[in-house]
Amino acid sequence: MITEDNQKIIDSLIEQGKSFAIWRIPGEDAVHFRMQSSGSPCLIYNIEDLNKRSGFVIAPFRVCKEHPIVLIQPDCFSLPEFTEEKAYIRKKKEFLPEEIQNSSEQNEKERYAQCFSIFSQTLHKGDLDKLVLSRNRTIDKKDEFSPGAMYYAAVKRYIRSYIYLCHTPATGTWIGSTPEILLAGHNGQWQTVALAGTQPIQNEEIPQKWDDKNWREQQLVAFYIRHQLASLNIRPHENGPYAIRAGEVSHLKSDFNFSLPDSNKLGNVLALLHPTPAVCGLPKKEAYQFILKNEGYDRSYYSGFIGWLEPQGRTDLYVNLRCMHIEEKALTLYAGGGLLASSALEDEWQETQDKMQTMQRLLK
Ligand SMILES: C=C(O[C@@H]1C=C(C(=O)O)C=C[C@H]1O)C(=O)O
Repeated sequence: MITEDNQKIIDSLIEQGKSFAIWRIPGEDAVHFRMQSSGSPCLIYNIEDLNKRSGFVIAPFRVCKEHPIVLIQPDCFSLPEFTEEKAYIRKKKEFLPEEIQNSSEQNEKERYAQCFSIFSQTLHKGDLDKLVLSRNRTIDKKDEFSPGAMYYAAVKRYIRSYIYLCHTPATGTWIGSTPEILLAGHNGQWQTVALAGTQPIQNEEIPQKWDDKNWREQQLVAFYIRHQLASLNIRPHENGPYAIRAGEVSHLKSDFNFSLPDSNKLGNVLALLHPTPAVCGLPKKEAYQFILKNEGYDRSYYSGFIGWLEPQGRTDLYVNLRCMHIEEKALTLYAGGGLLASSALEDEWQETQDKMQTMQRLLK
């Protein structure tokens, strides 16, 4: 089936409020599609309750009443056929006027600088080793915007990242291009990664020199993963760190491979890993509370995790980064970066700009 028809089908499924996900795994050509056409997706309020569950998971940074973990339990495994009749729904629907708070870059930067200063003070006091500061940006959605077209543009452009688009009534529509595995595996062999440290791609090359701040940021994530896995008596095989490309930025990455004695407890493993210091900080609990109190906005499903969960089959769960929330009239982009006491405001601001471009450049 040609991509253009698929784009229209995806757009029309969103218009119809269906619960579905479409995704592409890095390095693979196959596009996976799953839809739940009967009943509603399951809402879950504890990560551990994902034990023994299968389906497409959309988990927020902070699980709460407004942002539950949503599990799509599919009964449809391929994209429905395109019909003009379905596409027509899009034109017929009337939209209610809605106030969109488009923030100017100047305002965004001022807000970011205020948070940066609060985060930095805490890091300088030595209360915390690392904190991830993030922000969002809301822009107008043009009438001709097609989520389906954007999904295929991301698939084409970002071959090394996990590309997804999902919609449920509980989460709305999300799209993203993330380089970061949270937990993946099959046949008893599992993988997670420590991904941190960021530099722009330079003349199409992955940078070879990384400063101490970037190394340390990544080492803190690797330390945390080793520690969390050790608490489950897991001694992983570790490979890295090495530099990788993700769109127009690059990161330092270590792979952790391990076997799991009981794949019926993936919820417990996920609760132990999420949120890693790649999106939160160290020590974990203190950093998490600090972010909730001081970041000044709701991360919603950004920096949560998304993907296919199947304990007895194949699981591919990714950290929800370089993502965008699609609403009736507005698009909201998200990006963040790890701060240490040595971080500089301008560098960190620019890093969030570069990461946000992953999705934003596809809008042009
Ligand atoms: C937080 C984000 O990315 C994470 C933070 C990184 C960093 O601080 O250098 C690098 C990769 C990701 O683990 C994001 O993309 O929003």
